[in-house]
Amino acid sequence: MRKVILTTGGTGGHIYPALAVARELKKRGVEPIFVGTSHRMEKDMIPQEGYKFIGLDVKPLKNIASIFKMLKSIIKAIGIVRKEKPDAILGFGNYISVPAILAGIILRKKIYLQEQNANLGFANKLFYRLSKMSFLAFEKTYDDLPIKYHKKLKVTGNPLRSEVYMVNRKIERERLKIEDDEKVLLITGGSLGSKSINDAILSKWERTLAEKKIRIYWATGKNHFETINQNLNKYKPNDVIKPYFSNMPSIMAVSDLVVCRAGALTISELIAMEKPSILIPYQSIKVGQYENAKILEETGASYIYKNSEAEIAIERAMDLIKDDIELAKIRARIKVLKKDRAAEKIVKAMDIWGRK
Ligand SMILES: CC(=O)N[C@H]1[C@@H](OP(=O)(O)OP(=O)(O)OC[C@H]2O[C@@H](n3ccc(=O)[nH]c3=O)[C@H](O)[C@@H]2O)O[C@H](CO)[C@@H](O)[C@@H]1O
Repeated sequence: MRKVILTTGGTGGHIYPALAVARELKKRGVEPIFVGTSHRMEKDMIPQEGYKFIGLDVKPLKNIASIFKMLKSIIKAIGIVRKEKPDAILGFGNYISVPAILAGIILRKKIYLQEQNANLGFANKLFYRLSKMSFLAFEKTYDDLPIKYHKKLKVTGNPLRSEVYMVNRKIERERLKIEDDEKVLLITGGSLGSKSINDAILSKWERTLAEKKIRIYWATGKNHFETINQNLNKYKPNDVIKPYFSNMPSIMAVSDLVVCRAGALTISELIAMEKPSILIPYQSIKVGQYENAKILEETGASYIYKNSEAEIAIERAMDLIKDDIELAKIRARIKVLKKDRAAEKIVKAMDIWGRK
């Protein structure tokens, strides 16, 4: 049986695209094997989906102890690649992917990379020269790399959960008992939640309570939920506040507007589901969310606010969600960014299909 090692982890934004590719590989008779860390969300999410998962004890490189762990993980990864004999290794970026990709390079395996963001992240920057192909979510990433490497790049879009393409807004609205004249505002800070966005909603909570025809779905992030729950004493009966929505595609489908960070997967889901948004990118140059947000803003499909303007962003959301004409214009503009069947394009482009 053909095998592909998928190396990923850390946040939903890195794990969901790998799961989408795994599903496509399995459909075509290829066994996906995951390599991640033994202490972040992939250790639960991936086995729950029924895939083989190997966790390494790898941490971000900050001190001597973490360098030592990285070296040990590289040695362990060499052992894994030797034993599993994969036909290829596909990395989804960040420090977690480094040991398995390096092991693959040492053992002369076919290396592929997937970049979720508008800018190439540091791990993918380390390895793109040695990979057979890097699969990009956005055309913008070409700007990061010298022209002589452009033949090693392929824009596919981000591989998304199949539910994103399958959910039907009308059916989901009926299932969630949303009235015809009720608007739905989704608030999400990405897979880990966002303190800045949460604080802004809390300080504008009275305003949201006054908006009887706006139903709020608010994913606070697991670490922030308890404190928020203790601070809220009044709710509108239909508002739904949870640490995490595991049915995010359904919630996004019923939404009229989304207030969120600009993680690459959320951006790709907004595009796929044609959703207007107000973006408050996470302000770290390393993470590069501002560049992701600009792709939507430049298409006229979103408005960007800084962390320090998060309360203004919430006020704006309360007005924009009632402006049906502007929302319709945004939904029309966003269509040009759509890219379908990314997982299928990636799997077909991998050089694993020859005779064994
Ligand atoms: C802080 C940080 O390092 N963030 C990075 C992380 O994003 P992070 O994982 O935070 O965010 P993304 O927007 O990329 O992905 C979040 C994923 O989780 C899902 N979701 C989220 C909340 C929820 O309640 N339920 C749910 O299912 C979303 O639908 C989406 O599929 O990886 C992304 C992809 O490399 C980067 O662009 C982000 O900059």
